[in-house]
Amino acid sequence: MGSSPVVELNGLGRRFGERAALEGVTLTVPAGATVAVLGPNGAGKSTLLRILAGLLRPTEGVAQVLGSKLPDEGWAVRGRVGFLAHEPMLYRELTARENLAFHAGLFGVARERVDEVLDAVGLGARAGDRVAELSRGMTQRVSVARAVLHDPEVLLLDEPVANLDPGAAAQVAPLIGAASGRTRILTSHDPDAAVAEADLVLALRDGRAVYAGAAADVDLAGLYA
Ligand SMILES: Nc1ncnc2c1ncn2[C@@H]1O[C@H](COP(=O)(O)OP(=O)(O)OP(=O)(O)O)[C@@H](O)[C@H]1O
Repeated sequence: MGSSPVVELNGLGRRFGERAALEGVTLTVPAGATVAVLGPNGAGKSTLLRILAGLLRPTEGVAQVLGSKLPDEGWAVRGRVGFLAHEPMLYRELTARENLAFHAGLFGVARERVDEVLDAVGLGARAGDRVAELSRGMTQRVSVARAVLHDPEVLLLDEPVANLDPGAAAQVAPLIGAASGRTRILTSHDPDAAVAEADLVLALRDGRAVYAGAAADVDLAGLYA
């Protein structure tokens, strides 16, 4: 892989009918970098992550992850990307362990890894509970476990610490934090905290990038006004 970029966006856009949810976004993300995607409600953050996860087709421009063009070549990188979505993407009637076992099967991951990851997010004791019976923070922990189950190189994190208490946030940090060594694209509604842990910032407003560059130089004044 060398020093080739992990994520490359070039003039990326997505329309829903007349509405441009994302327009003309260009960004290059090197291996190991953290990108904070910021912007007010409806700015296009989740749309971008869903495109990068291969779940949504761009209507203009190019999105490449690990050298594969999305979504057409997404099959080649699916096992190398982890997605922590805004919605849990879990089967509520299955237990935490059953949910992860299902994904382990999809990704060709050893079954032992399921309990290892549930322990790592502090849910070992509740692994046999149905997701429907878990609190929101516990459900978020299962989602974190699911996102890192296959030890992905790239993490797409939509508000990763939403619903997590400070202890839980600290507990999942080795898995999804900067120390995980993974290339991370994260959204947040806590801009100061996100900028502090980011190398790059992509600030969106009405689907357009109003800033795309070094986190150290970002000025968020007016972004949420
Ligand atoms: N499936 C869809 N159909 C129609 N419009 C959509 C769809 N998904 C998103 N949009 C629109 O695209 C725009 C961007 O939405 P998106 O969810 O990406 O914003 P966001 O920045 O993640 O917002 P939030 O901070 O509220 O989560 C919004 O105007 C939204 O209504």
